[in-house]
Amino acid sequence: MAPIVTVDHGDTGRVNLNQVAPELTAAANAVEALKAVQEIVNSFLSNGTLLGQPLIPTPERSPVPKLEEFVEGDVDDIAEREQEQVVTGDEVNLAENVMSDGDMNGSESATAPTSITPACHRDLQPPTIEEPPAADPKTARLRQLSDQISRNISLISSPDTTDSDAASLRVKTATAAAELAGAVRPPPDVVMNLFATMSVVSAVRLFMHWRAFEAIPTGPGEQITYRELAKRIDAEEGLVTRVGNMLTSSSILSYHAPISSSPDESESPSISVSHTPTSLLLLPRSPFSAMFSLLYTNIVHTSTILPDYFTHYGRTEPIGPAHIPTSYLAGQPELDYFTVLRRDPAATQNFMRAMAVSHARVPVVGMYPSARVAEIIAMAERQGREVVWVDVGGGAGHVLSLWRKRYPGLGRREGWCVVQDLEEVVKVAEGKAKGDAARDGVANEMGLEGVRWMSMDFHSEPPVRGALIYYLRHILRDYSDPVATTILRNIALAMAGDADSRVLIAEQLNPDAGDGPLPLYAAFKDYSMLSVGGKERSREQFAAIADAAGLRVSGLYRDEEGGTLHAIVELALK
Ligand SMILES: C[S@@+](CC[C@H](N)C(=O)[O-])C[C@H]1O[C@@H](n2cnc3c(N)ncnc32)[C@H](O)[C@@H]1O
Repeated sequence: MAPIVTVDHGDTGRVNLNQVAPELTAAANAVEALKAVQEIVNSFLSNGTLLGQPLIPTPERSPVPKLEEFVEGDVDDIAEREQEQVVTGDEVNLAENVMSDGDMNGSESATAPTSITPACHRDLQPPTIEEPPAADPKTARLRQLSDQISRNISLISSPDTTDSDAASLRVKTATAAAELAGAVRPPPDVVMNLFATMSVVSAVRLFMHWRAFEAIPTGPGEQITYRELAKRIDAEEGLVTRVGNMLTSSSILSYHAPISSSPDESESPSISVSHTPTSLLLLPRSPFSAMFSLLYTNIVHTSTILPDYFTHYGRTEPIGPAHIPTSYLAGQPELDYFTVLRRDPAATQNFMRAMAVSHARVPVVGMYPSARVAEIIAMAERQGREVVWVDVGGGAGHVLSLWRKRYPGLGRREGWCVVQDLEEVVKVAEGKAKGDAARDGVANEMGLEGVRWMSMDFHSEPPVRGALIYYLRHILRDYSDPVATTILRNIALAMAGDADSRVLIAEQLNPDAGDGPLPLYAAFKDYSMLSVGGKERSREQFAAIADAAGLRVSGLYRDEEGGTLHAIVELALK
């Protein structure tokens, strides 16, 4: 599939990853894929069946003929004629119907007469025009998804759609297409897809390890033959071609047909490949390549010890912080995730780079109502508060900076905003913020002037007392229920007796138990947290840990605009 987003490589010919706009390129590619899905779906809707039912009943196919209604021949004849239809492609492909039946063997639909009327029968009966029967819920859902995808694709390409609306529409379209593809894909294909996905992951891993992505030129229109690529990474051409095939077939790299390179044709022609917007995201400096390495360890590598881990500890959710799958994998089960990580400087650096992916893809401000923030600032002023907003586990203050830029009133008084984190993190962050401010005013650019930096360990002590907001972004998801409850209990201690004080938890919000299956992306995020002893939670699950910590859910603010599962869960004292 040709990339539909062009990348400006700049004068130096080096890729500027900031210009690659990760979500846009990925989403744009998804839209291309969706167009293909759309065609398949349209053809299913007009020709095919699902679960033995025609998706769009036509006068020719409905009503379903009874066996005894056939005027000529016996069942074998009919079966033979149906077979002929498959072979000749006569109007309806029965093989397709068998595959879409939800039955791995397809045995029932292969032998029993289906809703498809043989040609001989159609010839004898004039078509009757009937009202199409009401669609069953599954078919209705497919139509709804298909309509939604068509509508979104038109809107995305409309000149009236803003960039941010288009980005959000792409996310929604990709989610709908994934659900649709999951419902129409024949079961054997679903399983085959798993095999293919495993192989793609393995091939990406090899290309990253061999630094093969870096060896492919990134200039506009530039390609490289597998022969030349093999030379650059000191490998055999045949091997590189086979690994590369996984990447071109999955549209991660672009394929270019071989052309003879030597005039005397002494060398056989070699296939060429070039970068796509997706493969550019796998170059070493990209946060996505860092995230790939991180998840390769946490999901793929860890999966090799998971059976053993659960045999050893029992088949229960890891409690942590220690004795979690990743520390078990590292051979240091008595340590927690971050301690294991800190012992490996390269892995720590990789982790920090990877975090940029979640920062870029997850909304920060916008979900919590501006009127609420204005009310908090006014209340702080009225009540003469010394502390207003505490970012618990706030790292370098990068998230607080976004809030302060959107709501400058939060920085009206010195010390109103506090960042608390582990001592070593605070030292570096505070030093950097103050050093930058003294040197070139960068702290002003980040909007962090007047911020108080305080060290703490949220597992064992409360944050600073007296704040109106205790903000925890991407903290509780790192921990099991008992550990997360302890963190909240410590915060409740700091809020004691303060009816105006609130906790804001900014995280993924899974649908509640009765709301259907988790979207795949949300499920994967939760599953990936299992290896570090953490979890993503639903409203019910947040309410349960809040309750255990002496708090209650006082508000829920979803990412309506972006359409992601992210939300802010607001808690107050019970
Ligand atoms: C996943 S990061 C989230 C950072 C930030 N809130 C964000 O959304 O980008 C977790 C943060 O918690 C901090 N942290 C980890 N253990 C901690 C502890 N015991 N006490 C305080 N902070 C801790 C880490 O240093 C890190 O800054």
